Amino acid sequence: MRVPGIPDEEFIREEKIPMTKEEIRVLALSKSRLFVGARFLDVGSGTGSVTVEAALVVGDKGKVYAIEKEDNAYNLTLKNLEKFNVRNVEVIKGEAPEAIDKVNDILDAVFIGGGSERIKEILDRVDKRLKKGGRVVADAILIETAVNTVSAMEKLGYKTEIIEVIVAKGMKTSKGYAMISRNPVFVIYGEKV
Ligand SMILES: C[S@@+](CC[C@H](N)C(=O)[O-])C[C@H]1O[C@@H](n2cnc3c(N)ncnc32)[C@H](O)[C@@H]1O
Repeated sequence: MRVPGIPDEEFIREEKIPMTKEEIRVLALSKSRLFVGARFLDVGSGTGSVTVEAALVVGDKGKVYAIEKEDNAYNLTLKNLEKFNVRNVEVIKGEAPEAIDKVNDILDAVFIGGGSERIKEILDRVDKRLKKGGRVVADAILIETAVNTVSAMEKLGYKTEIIEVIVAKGMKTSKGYAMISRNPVFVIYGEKV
């Protein structure tokens, strides 16, 4: 098992495909309560950074499903899986919530990094595959997305929490480290009770 925290620079990236940043991945995957052997779904895999980190945590006895609707992001996810030599992942090309029906498994945890416009439908569909005690973690930039996500989780009866994460990363200058702020991100998590 490898604990999450691969530096962003180690992933193959494309300018137009946004990535869930390292510190948010660490937090989101920790709040997912992943374990060796777990079944995990990443909705909106983008670069594949969350998918790769989750796959390394769950190991060969576990399984990760990744759903991505855009061709270029789907291909980038595949490239990063190849780069990190990750084999326990099934990448599904399609749009959530419909593509979630292609996941033929019972899940321990889900990360939602894309699909905010249809978050309620996505959560309803995820709920059908999530184990009791399983967790859903979502990140959001917009206040509206965060509110919609937390209220949809509450409607499902989940035990829910929301945090806002503000990270500043040190940049080395000739005089010392200057802290450069990153955009604040909401992280919402819910546990199926
Ligand atoms: C913010 S990026 C996710 C970043 C990703 N977690 C990473 O670390 O690279 C959102 C991604 O979700 C995808 N997406 C958005 N809505 C989606 C949907 N309904 N179904 C599947 N993918 C979706 C987008 O194409 C985009 O690649």
